[in-house]
Amino acid sequence: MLKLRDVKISFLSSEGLLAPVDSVDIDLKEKETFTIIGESGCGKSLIANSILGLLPKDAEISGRIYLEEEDLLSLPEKSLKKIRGRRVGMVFQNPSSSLNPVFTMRSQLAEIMKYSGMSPALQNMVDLMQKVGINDPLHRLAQYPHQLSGGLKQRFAVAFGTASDPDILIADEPTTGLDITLKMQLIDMLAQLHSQRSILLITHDLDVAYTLSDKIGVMYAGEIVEVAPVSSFFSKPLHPYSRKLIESHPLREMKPIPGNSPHIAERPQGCRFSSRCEHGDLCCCSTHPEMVQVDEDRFVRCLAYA
Ligand SMILES: Nc1ncnc2c1ncn2[C@@H]1O[C@H](COP(=O)(O)OP(=O)(O)OP(=O)(O)O)[C@@H](O)[C@H]1O
Ligand code: NI
Repeated sequence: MLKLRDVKISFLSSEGLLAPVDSVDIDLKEKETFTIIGESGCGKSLIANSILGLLPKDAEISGRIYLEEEDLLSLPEKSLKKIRGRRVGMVFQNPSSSLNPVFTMRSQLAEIMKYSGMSPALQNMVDLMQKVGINDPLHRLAQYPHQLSGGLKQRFAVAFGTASDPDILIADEPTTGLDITLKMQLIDMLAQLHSQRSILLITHDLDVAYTLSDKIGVMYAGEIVEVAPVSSFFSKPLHPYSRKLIESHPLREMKPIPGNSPHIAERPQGCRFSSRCEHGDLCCCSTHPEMVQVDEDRFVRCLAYA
């Protein structure tokens, strides 16, 4: 349904051309939830934003992003606009920054519905509010963003992303900043959406990933290092980084991963995780591992499996 092939995103900086996202391949199938997990700064949001052509202006992108047979990277802005919201919806990482402070929620939602080719009739809005669990919709629609709690803003963000009933939803950290009750409610809501459409979910919350995903893609320093179905991933993670990520969970050993991920300008020539990996040998520092298939639907980028 949605296929990313060899996607590379780079920026020109004083240190030269830096690529926070490097040769990323992702396959999102119909009615499947594919979740990207990984530390802050590994490139998750850049990937999410690249799909709908919403990268910063100074970003360069190469590779191919197929929606069905169409390569979105080769489409003019006019055609992308038709896809945005209608076929692919987006829930942005920071709802406050994507809401306009001077308009009521109703006028912002109306704008999005019109843009997506839907009638902004009040009843349609109220139905949508119900789907995302916003109580007292007439009151909430009349409010401005600053009058809403974080949880409500997050719900509105999901309402905006799903207003036109898109086939694909991209949700970037939809549960960040929510308390545990709201987080559980949002997870329930996403789980309901999940049965009807494909979701590309981005989170660094392993509980969210475990609950909602069909497949997990682990990112480290701009690369996907493991792809696996959710159950086999959590029962038997293959990449040393995945194992450490799971061990760092509070309900497991709560062991933080020692060290930091390498700065973009100082990535090692070999495996990018080599400096933090206790299993690495000399080869790991000099040979960059390719993604290898180790089982029908399991892929890992580690020389131990090459
Ligand atoms: N406009 C930009 N100019 C230059 N570099 C950028 C720009 N935007 C992002 N980057 C670089 O890309 C890296 C990845 O950013 P991205 O927002 O995709 O990370 P992330 O994985 O979503 O992190 P988080 O979990 O904190 O949201 C950042 O560490 C930053 O160095
Ligand atoms: Ni992000």
